[in-house]
Parts: sequence; structure tokens; C-alpha cells
Amino acid sequence: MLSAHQLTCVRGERTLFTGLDLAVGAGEWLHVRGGNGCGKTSLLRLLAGLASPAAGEIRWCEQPVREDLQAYHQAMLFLGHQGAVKEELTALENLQLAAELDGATLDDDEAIAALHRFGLKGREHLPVRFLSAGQKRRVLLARLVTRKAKLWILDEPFTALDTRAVDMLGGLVGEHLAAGGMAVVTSHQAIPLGNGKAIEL
Ligand SMILES: Nc1ncnc2c1ncn2[C@@H]1O[C@H](COP(=O)(O)OP(=O)(O)OP(=O)(O)O)[C@@H](O)[C@H]1O
Repeated sequence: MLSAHQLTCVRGERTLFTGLDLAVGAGEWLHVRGGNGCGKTSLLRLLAGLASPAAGEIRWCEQPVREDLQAYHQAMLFLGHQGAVKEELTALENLQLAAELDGATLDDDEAIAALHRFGLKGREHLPVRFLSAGQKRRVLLARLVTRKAKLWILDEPFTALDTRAVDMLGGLVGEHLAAGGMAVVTSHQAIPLGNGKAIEL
């Protein structure tokens, strides 16, 4: 289980939130909502262990994540909404590089199957700079298939996706939850998923 206790987040001069608690258990997902600039990405970065809260604590399986960040990073996959794909590498190379950085091995067949699942058949070997915004997004999201992680932290995952890809991603998250996974998701759009928890910043 992921939980946060009395979190305070300060960016620059502003306190974005304080005293924030949340919990996400196996098979559950949390929708982080709120207007532009209210601190959704900042919260996700805290939950991903990429930044430290000004106060409060984040726990994974009841243990403070800062005590074993490496174990936490193995269990968690964070996909940000800033372009996290390398433009000069192909779609396939991007997936392989991400696996390498995770210290995992990924064979070509598995990577190609993930790209096909995301509708990128015929685009596997093109440098990502030649792909459309939605296709680049799909390359990033293919990591959900190739990297086995118990907790998905997804910042605006539906941005730039067409309706078919939105449904496909919704289905994928649904399968992940049904298998006991967890997800924390920000989105300005309605999310095509069953009952989830929500938090409004
Ligand atoms: N490094 C920084 N230094 C100072 N302020 C920052 C920094 N990064 C973000 N902020 C501010 O923190 C606030 C929250 O930013 P954040 O990206 O978390 O918002 P958000 O809710 O994700 O917004 P959006 O819906 O537009 O993506 C914004 O006012 C932003 O300007």
C-alpha cells in the first residue's frame, strides 16, 4: 500500500498544500484533481520520491520510502507529462534504454509487442522526432507494458491521445488494477475507469 501522511509541499514562495493524507491499496486508483498550478505534478513528484516534502512522510508497504528508495523505485513506475522520450532514438531504442536504466533486460520481441499494443506498428524503427505528439506519448506509455511495476504514478497520461488510445490505456490500467496493482493519476479529462478514489488540491 502507498500512503502519505500530513504532507506539506512548498514551491518557491508558495505553500501548495499542507496536512495532506492519502492511501491507495491493492486494486485501487486515486485521481488527483485540481486546476492549473494547484500542485498536482508537485504531489506526484513527491509520491514518486523525486522531491522531498517540506513536512510529512510517504510510506510504501508501511515503510517510509526514504529509508529504501531503491526498493521503492523497483516497485513504482512514474511517467511524467514532460517529454521523457529521447527524440534522436527510435521507439524501440527508447524502450530498451528505459529498461536498461531500470536495470532490467528487455528482449526485442517483448518491446515490439508493447509498441504494437500501443498502435505503433511500422513506427518501431523511426527516430521519435518523426512521430506525432500522440505517438510520442504512446512510446512513453508502452513502458507500462514492458516494465512490471506494482504502482503506476501517471501525470496527465491521456494528454494528446486519440479516443481509441484513451480507451486502450483505460483498459490497460483496469487490467493492472484487477491484477492487484495500484495507480495514482492526474487528468483534466474524465478517466475511463471504474470507481476510484479522488483527491482535490
Ligand atoms: N521549481 C519551482 N520553483 C518555484 N515554483 C514552482 C516550481 N515548480 C513549480 N512551481 C509552481 O508550483 C505550482 C504548482 O505547479 P504544478 O506543476 O505542481 O501544478 P499542476 O497542478 O500540476 O498544474 P497543471 O494542471 O497546469 O499541470 C505552480 O504555481 C508552479 O509555478
